[in-house]
Amino acid sequence: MTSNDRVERAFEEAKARYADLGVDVEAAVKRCAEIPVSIHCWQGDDVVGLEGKDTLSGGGILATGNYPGRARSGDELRQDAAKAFSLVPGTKRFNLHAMYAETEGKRVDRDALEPRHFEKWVEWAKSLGIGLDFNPTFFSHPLADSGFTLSHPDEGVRAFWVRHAIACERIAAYFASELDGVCINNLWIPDGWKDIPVDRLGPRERLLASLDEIYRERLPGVIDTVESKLFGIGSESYVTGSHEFYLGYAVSRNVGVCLDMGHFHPTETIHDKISSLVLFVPHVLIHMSRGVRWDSDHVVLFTDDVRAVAAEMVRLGRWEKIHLAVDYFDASINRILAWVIGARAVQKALLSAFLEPVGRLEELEAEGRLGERLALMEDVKSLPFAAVWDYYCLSQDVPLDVEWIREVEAYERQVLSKRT
Ligand SMILES: C[C@H](O)[C@H](O)[C@@H](O)C(=O)CO
Ligand SMILES: [Mn+2]
Repeated sequence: MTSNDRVERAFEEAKARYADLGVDVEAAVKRCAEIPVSIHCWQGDDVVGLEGKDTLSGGGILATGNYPGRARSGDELRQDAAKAFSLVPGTKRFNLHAMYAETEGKRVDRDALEPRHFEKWVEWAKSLGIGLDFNPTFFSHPLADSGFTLSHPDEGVRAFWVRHAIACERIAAYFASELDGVCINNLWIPDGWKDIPVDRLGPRERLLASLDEIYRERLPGVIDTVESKLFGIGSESYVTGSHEFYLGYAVSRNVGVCLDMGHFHPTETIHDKISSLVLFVPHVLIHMSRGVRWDSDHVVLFTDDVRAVAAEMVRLGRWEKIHLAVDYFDASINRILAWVIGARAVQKALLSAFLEPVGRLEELEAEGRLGERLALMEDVKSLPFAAVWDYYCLSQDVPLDVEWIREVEAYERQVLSKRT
């Protein structure tokens, strides 16, 4: 019996087990494959960008590790990302940052970026049939060295960053019009204080003014989201763009909110926030990440937290409003492995969420049979999910678990190890 036959046979048995609970497994697999997950470009080069630097600087974030093989150019990054994509089932998008502009060796400052500086990315996305998302870059720049950008007290510095963000709105609109009609443009700034500030209001007033200037004109196809953070490296005591600030801003200005799983208190989870947000803001972007102690950016795994977010998204079914992206950067391991571990974990979480017997659970809840609800939720965890996952990978033409690791090892030998 071939390995494919084994997968098919196990799948048929699993299908019957799930069918007993009213779950249509074929429909779950089909639906899972349709949900877009935006894969971040910055795992491929340790958040360095293409502006001629060789490290990430400032910005309240830090990529640690020096595993060999980092992508050093747009072409290398595209090659690596395409390899990673080939190992992940489902619908993929690619999430770019402004510092990945390609300016043919000429220095173009961030406030002068134009759509043409991203033409290669658009051609590449077209060749893969994927959409692009975007982020203005408010770090790794001399005008961000003070730790303040859109909330900077100096009017000239603040205006520079407002111009940068407006330039990025235009680039996002270009992605949307050239590709699949939408581009999520997510704004995250590092602004904050290492130690206890006296004036907590001033920076927030300035950020409010900056955002109003940036979003004065809303462009077709662009989904704007704002991303909060509890603290960053060097902004441990105060972050201008806190959750409360952006929540208020998003509700009052009709922009989207980005919830990054690593941006809250260490034990605080985000899945319970989504059903509240969808009632008040036009869009919710989830950054799937994994906080470890003070750090928020470890490779995503198939954890309870990730599964809870996926389950909530599937139960809500508001796909026009809720969007999924991954966000982490680990420079201490093979970067393709990092990309694929996280993206496959998200796919596993989505698939297991689509396999949940939601109808049955809802009935139990409505009938007040809460013990049975808890028992079924628990038992579902040990249904033959792996058989459906294998089938999903096979039907998407990507390698099965464990097999894909060998493909990355071969790529490392043939490509990454030659980068010195
Ligand atoms: C590089 C991204 O903009 C960044 O990861 C952001 O989304 C974030 O989460 C910062 O902590
Ligand atoms: Mn994030």
